[in-house]
Amino acid sequence: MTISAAAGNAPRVHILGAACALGAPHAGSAHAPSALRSAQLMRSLIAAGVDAQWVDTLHPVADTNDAFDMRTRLELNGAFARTLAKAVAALPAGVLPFVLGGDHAIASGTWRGVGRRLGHAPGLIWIDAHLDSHTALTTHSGNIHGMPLAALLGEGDPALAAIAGPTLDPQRTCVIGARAWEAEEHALLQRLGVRVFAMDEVRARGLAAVFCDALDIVRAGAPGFGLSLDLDAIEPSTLPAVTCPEVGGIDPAALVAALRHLRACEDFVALELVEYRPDLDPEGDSAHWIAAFAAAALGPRPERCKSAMKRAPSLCQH
Ligand SMILES: NC(=[NH2+])NCCC[C@H](N)C(=O)O
Repeated sequence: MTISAAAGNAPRVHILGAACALGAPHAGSAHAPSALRSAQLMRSLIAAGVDAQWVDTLHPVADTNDAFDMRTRLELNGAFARTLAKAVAALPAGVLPFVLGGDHAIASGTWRGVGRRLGHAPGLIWIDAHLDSHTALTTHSGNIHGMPLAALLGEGDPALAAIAGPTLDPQRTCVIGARAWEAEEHALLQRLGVRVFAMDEVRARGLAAVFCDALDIVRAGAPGFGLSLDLDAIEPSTLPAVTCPEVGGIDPAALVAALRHLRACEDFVALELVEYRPDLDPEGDSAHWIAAFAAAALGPRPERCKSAMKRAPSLCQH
């Protein structure tokens, strides 16, 4: 389906569905791409003036992680991530990939693919209730969706960590909204020097100020950054349809406001959104927020921002 709005200078957004929940303890998020495609997401993107095309939806070879041992889980998730990385890398130059999971394990493919497009590692804002920075040796749950950030940073089993493409630079990587982690993954990010804006700090300073700092981190040093949004970062009383809800999350309206600043960033190169569970969203309330996040981030760049607003100054007045 190609959707063309009278989009003026809108970026051309290419949507890739990643219908894989092999990293999660529940298969529900595998159905997110098909549910969102037929829900209000595409209509909201049109209304926001986004020139978007749904390119493809990728499926894994297996559709359950039941009864697989760790080696098999790593190989199956790694195989899917490799396919996804290749698909992202193969999108035409100049388009903005929007990858819709699936669970967060898919990220180990998405951002290697984005790095292959750029020719170097992208900066990355990782919005999440969790740190997703375990390896197969430190995981408590055994779930691969608790590992992708470590893998992208080059840590852990090669099935996930050695997917073709540049390894993330910890100095240009940050996490926003974390409030539930195990000691080993926190220690790993500390050792690597990844900045974690935990939920306490978001509450104390406000999301806008934290987001501004995050932009400074990921935009330093090299051109090109992306954003990976795990929906469990949001307060679950307003966005409950996720696999691993954690109380005390980000206010979704504040997130919409922050994401709108991405429109002013010419170096914003890719968006990923993961962990939506349509089976937990009978009224479509969570899907409504997803559409609002996507439209906020991907809407047309304001004319006045063409070159002058490299720093999104309205966000950075703290
Ligand atoms: N993508 C996610 N929802 N990750 C949750 C991870 C939770 C926990 N730290 C684990 O490793 O199992």
